[in-house]
Parts: sequence; structure tokens; C-alpha cells
Amino acid sequence: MTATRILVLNSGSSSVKYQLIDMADHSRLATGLAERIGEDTSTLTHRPPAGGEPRERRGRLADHDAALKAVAEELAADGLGLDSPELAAIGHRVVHGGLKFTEPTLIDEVVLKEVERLVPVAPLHNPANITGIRTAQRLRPDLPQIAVFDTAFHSTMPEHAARYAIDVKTADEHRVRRYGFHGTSHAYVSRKTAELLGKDPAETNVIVLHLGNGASASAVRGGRCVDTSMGLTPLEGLVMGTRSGDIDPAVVFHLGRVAGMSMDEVDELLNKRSGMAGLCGENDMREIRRRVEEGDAAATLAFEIYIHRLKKYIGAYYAVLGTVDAVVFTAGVGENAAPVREAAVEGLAELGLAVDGELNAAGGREPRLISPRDARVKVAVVPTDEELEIAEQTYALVTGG
Ligand SMILES: Nc1ncnc2c1ncn2[C@@H]1O[C@H](COP(=O)(O)OP(=O)(O)O)[C@@H](O)[C@H]1O
Ligand SMILES: CC(=O)OP(=O)(O)O
Ligand SMILES: [Mg+2]
Repeated sequence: MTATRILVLNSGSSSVKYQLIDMADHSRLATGLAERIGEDTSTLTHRPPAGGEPRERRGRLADHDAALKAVAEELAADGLGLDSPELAAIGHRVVHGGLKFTEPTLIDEVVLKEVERLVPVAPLHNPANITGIRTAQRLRPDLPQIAVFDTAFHSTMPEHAARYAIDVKTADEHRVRRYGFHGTSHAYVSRKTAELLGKDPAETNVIVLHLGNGASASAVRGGRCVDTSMGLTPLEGLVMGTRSGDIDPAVVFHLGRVAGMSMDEVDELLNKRSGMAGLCGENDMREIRRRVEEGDAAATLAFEIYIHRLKKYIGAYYAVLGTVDAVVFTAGVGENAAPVREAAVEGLAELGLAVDGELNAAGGREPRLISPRDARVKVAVVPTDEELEIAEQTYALVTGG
């Protein structure tokens, strides 16, 4: 029997998303999500193979190790346990790969050490990724474990986009530069967008707006990233669920010197108590929109700030690319929040950008255009599929394909 199944683990700061995919036909044998890890209200939602009812487990999952063990139990209950000989490999999303990792990589102790060394520049993500890998290694020590890095797609960015305008020697010594994140999603979505437009990716320019809890924009020219909004860490750029995105770096000195905050306190403020949560006490766009509809002033201002930042990046990347074939929305907010898409391109008719109200309001899981039929620049919604992309890269590596 050939092993054709890949388990993909996407371990986030407080969640684990997973999918078991059969690469023979791309069928999803199981998918699931463990949320609020570390809290008393953890939940694990497991979706078994087609036709089966989703199952939910409630109750504390103390850490990522506990969460993954629960995931393994759920898979086993469907006869899809990690001991299955049909499992070819486990693919892990790893957020920060630094300068070293620009390709999918077979994980060994040297690789893990490097991922560990990068924890300070991905403090919400790399620790969870490492725990995911270690637990998976313990459960199946004989199986290849492959890391697919969020930073990889951005590694070909031109130097003028990747470098910050700071002293070169200091920057080089400490590897301070723009790495960019969500690369697996930006790569997948930009390729799918070219397909949707019926164009060769090598001749297509797109602005990808990946709007989830973490959010980032990228400018993709002919299939290559030429700029992206996240930087040394996933803190820079757009306004996010709990992260500030762009601020004057002197805010950090000011909070240290004048407000007496420690480095760790400022770090925690900007990563966990900022963004939409900091502005209006809520990071879920569904709830924010509900409050905006009710006339809530804090939620309305937070929404306006979110959109204002998004517009600035659309304008900036339009200028970077020169000609744009499509602006594409993806991830939880981008795929589902029609008001965000409408507001982001409002007033940009001079740039050839507009959405059609009806097309924008229609739902669906398929890639689709939402701009008016004759639009010069297309606006699209393309659901991301980081897990499938990770599974494909993992399978290609282990099968030598
Ligand atoms: N129907 C919806 N309308 C608006 N926002 C939504 C909707 N569904 C999901 N979201 C948003 O998507 C976010 C999660 O996106 P996702 O891409 O899964 O993020 P992450 O991978 O960072 O956890 C949630 O915070 C929520 O605000
Ligand atoms: C890099 C990053 O911000 O990832 P996420 O959106 O999953 O938090
Ligand atoms: Mg995500």
C-alpha cells in the first residue's frame, strides 16, 4: 500500500487547525480546530470524513501538547489514527523561518534549534509550532515531519523592499529586515487569482489582502512577492485583531521613558492588547460589525481605522506594482466580511477599483469576482487554503515530486 495521506498541523498562538488530506484525490478525511488552548473554555471541533457529524469536545486543554493528543484521539476514533500506515508525513506550518529556510524542510534537531532561535521574532507563533512538532514526533517518531514556512514565499523580495533604512551593519549583524508572513497563503491565493482571471501567473500582478486575526498585504508581480506589510515580526502593517500594525517606533521609547513600561510590557501591549481589541474591546469582525450596525461609537471608529490602513496599503502596492490586474481578499475577514471589502475600495474609482453590491454580498466557497463586469482592475474573493498548500509541498518533498 502506498502511503498517500498527509496530516497538516497549523499551530497558532492559542489554537491548532488540522487537516488529514489524501493526496491521491485531495479528499479531506478529517479537519478540525482546537481553540482557546490554555483557557478553561477550550473547545475541539472535529469534522470526520464526509457524511459524519462534527463532534465537539469542551473543557480545558492546558497547552498545545494536550491539544494535539486530543486531536490524535479524535482521529483514532474515526479509524484515522496517527499509527496508520497510510500516513506518509506530517506537514507543519512554521511561521518564522528567518534567512535559512526558504523551502519546505525535513525537520531534524538542527532545524528545530533554528526555529527555536527565532522565537523572539515570532513570539506568538514559533513556540506553538515547536510544541506541535515535538508532540507529533513523539506520537510518530518514524514519520517524516516537514516544516513549511510562512516566510518562504517572501524570501525573493527585492532588497529595496526587504531592507529597513537603518544602519546596515547593525541590521546585518542582527538579521533585522522584512521577512513577511502568511506566505503560503499569499502564494496560493495569488496563483488562484491568476487562474480565476484566466491568465498566466507569470504575467499577472495582484495585491493580496490576507485578513484573518493576523492580517497582511502583499504585492505580487508575475508570481513573485515584491513587497509585503509584515516585517521582522508579524506585528508590522495592517491593523489586526489584537496587534497594532504600523506605529511610529518612537512610541516604544515614549512608553518606556515616560510611561515607565518595560520592554516586555510594551511587547505585550502591541501584540495582544492593540489592534481592534485595543480600540474597541473586541477582535472578532462579526461582533464589531454588529456593534457598528447598532451605532456603537468605539466599534465604528475602530472599523474606520482598520479600513483607513487597508486603503493606504492598497494605494501603496498599486504604486509599487504600476499596473494591477486584481485586488484580492482572503482569510476569515477577507472571505466573509462584505462591508470590509466594500469600504476598502470605496472612493478608488480613479484607480479602476470598485465592487458590485450584489456580487460582493453573495457568499460561497469558490473563488469569485466581485467587481463590475467591465472593471479595469478586478476585485476578487479567493478563499485561502494554507493546509492544502502545506500538504502539497510536504507530499512533494517526501515523494521526491
Ligand atoms: N462571517 C464573518 N464576518 C466577519 N468576520 C468573520 C466572519 N467569519 C470569520 N470572521 C473573522 O475571521 C477571523 C479569523 O480569521 P482566520 O483567517 O481564521 O484567522 P486566524 O488564522 O488568524 O485565526 C475572526 O477573528 C473573525 O473576525
Ligand atoms: C503570522 C501570523 O500573523 O499568523 P496568524 O494570522 O495565524 O496569527
Ligand atoms: Mg491564519
